[in-house]
Amino acid sequence: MAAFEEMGVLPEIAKAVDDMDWTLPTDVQNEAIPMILGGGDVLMAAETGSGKTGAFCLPILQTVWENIKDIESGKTAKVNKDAPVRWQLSYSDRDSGMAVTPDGVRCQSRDGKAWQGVRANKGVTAPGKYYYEATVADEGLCRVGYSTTMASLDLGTCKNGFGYGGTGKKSNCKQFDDYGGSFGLHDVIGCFLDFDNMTMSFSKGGQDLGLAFSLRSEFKGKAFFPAVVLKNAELVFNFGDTPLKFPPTGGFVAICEAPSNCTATGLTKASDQDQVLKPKNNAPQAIILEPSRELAEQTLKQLDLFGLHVDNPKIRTLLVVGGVPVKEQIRALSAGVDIVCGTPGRLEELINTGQLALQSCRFFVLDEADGLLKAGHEKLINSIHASIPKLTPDGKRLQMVVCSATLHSFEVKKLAERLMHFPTWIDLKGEDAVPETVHHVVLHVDPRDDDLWHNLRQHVQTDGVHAHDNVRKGINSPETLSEAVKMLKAEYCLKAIDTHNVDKAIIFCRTKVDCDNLEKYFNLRGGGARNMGNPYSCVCLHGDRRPQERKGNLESFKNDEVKFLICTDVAARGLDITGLPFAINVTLPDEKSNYVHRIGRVGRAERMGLAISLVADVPEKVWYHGEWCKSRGKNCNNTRLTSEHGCCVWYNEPQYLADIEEHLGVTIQSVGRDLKVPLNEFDGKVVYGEKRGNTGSNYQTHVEQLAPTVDELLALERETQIIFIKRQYGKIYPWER
Ligand SMILES: Nc1ncnc2c1ncn2[C@@H]1O[C@H](COP(=O)(O)OP(=O)(O)OP(=O)(O)O)[C@@H](O)[C@H]1O
Repeated sequence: MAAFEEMGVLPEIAKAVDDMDWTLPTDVQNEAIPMILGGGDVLMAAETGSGKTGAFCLPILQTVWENIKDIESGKTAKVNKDAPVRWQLSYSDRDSGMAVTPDGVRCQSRDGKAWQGVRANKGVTAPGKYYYEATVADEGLCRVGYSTTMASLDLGTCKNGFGYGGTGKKSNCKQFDDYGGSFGLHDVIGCFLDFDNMTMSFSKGGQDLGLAFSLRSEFKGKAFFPAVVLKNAELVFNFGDTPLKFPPTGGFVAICEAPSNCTATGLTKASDQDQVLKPKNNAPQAIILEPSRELAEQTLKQLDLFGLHVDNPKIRTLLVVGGVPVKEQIRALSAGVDIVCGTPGRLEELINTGQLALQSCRFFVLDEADGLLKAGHEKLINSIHASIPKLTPDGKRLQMVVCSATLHSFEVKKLAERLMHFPTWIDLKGEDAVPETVHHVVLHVDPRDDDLWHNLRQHVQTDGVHAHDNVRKGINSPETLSEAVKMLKAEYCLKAIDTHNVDKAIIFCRTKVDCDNLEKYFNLRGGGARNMGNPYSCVCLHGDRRPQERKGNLESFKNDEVKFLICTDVAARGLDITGLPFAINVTLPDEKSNYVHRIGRVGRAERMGLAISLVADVPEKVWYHGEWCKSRGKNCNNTRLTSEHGCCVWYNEPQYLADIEEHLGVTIQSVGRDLKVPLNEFDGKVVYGEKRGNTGSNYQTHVEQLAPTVDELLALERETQIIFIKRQYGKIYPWER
């Protein structure tokens, strides 16, 4: 049996994996796939290129497919529509963050901030005395009692709701008064409604707690429904269908025994359960949130590849990203979608307009989670999470998967604590790390040492921050040196390409304008963009390029139609370009985790890669357009410093380098201007872009290294045999003496 099948992966998916030539799962897949298939929440903190995408796509695809099959085959509980409607919690009359199990007697909310409420599907009217029980199944905050259908689901906060809370307070109309003492895990709360005396009272563990509320005359003839509101808690109800723990006395009967003329129907219909079990067309079972369009496309492609042989039904996936007409996405949603993979903006739009429903979602994935948080999407993540029921209609818990090569931030840990359910960390290194397959070096750029920039016949167009400065050789002012750094970096970039015969590389610049300028310069030096033999053929990928252009550019780079992809950090994370051998950082990222992601575009799937970072030894003045910049950088020419209400800062690259080194706990090897990567460091036997091979010369040193250990083992074996012979035959041989 193939390795993936041994982990419980469907044969159809294992076949697709086989088609991709994946013979063995990677370490992170080995751990994550069974865990996700088993229903767990997972935080994956493995290195770049270690196969995290497959580690979550594969089990999610499988679970979603199995769930659809279960519904189709009737394995998941179905409602008999002709049966009398029994007492249970409502699927309709509840807050979206409140989950109700298929049997309708257990409810749960994992929202730790907002109260989430639910009412029963039926209520009672006068006359009579009624009783039901609620048992606390998981610690948290709760209030339980009765309300009319006019009441807020936040029980006890309006005039129509009456509750008794775990903190020992009764409440109606937001009036909280001491009552009955606190209660918690495993406590059974009895809820009494007496229409004869128009009163409500409660018991705890069978002990009557006395009168809680006298109902005002306005409630005469009104129907009251069992109701509860929770904050990160779980309760189980017994309306009397099963034996009550503390059967009531004094004329009270279990509420399910109320005669039909005293029974009111709530907002639940008998068909509700059916509707919820079978996801609505626009209610996907999984939502995968990605930080960039390209990454969302890539993940979706991976899902579709895994699903190639999965039929009856085919899993319907949808890409939800901006920059393309929303109509098509809406059409696809109404036709039916099982898994959605998208970026924050468009997802939010579709959720807010009700085009995308969250009620059937059972997987919520945050890929590149730290990147999503840094980009300011925490509010959206929280609101999507709050809107997804935490228990699916068939009783399965919402599963969250959070992953990145750089997950070790305080913000991620806080998010996990808040949103995830006892998550398992799959953290093979325990810290942000660079894979062994990535060789990364620094080339220092110092215009004081290298006067190449003095006499350049052609040079890169710089970003214009020194347009109003007096910069010229001979004046070693900070501005002149900064301008020189910009020129030198473009030259060093070309030199790195020539020295290492680079025929494919991803090149990171700090700004969009830097990308555009470098693209122009590459084409200038390479004989023009249309020159078929251009040794520096390139395309750009950054936020100012139209979505179609971005897509086309990435494709032409992947398909080897051009050699270089010049991009901002929009391409730093996740992009998977098979066998990419080289990466160049024209400028270090100011966000240190992005260094790991940028250089992680090479050295993936066990292939070797080299990343060269150009680091200026002198300060470089650069653009920094904050919120204060009205045009957000477009045609901005405010070259004053931010401290003077401008849009520029002095970039201190040695400091950024020190921060990155401290973060990774390594000193990054420096190379000289000849750009030769030291052989002793990387043993000179790797071919960048290729898998590490065995080397004959190494074999010889290997034998030499092992020889003393082999001798020692030989001596030990000899000794053991002698002891054995002595014991066996009691003889002493000459060689022993
Ligand atoms: N089991 C496997 N066997 C062979 N190749 C694999 C396996 N799993 C993944 N890969 C390949 O490894 C490459 C990297 O995988 P993936 O993009 O999932 O990495 P990642 O961990 O998400 O990286 P990043 O942190 O950069 O996003 C891909 O080309 C993928 O096809």
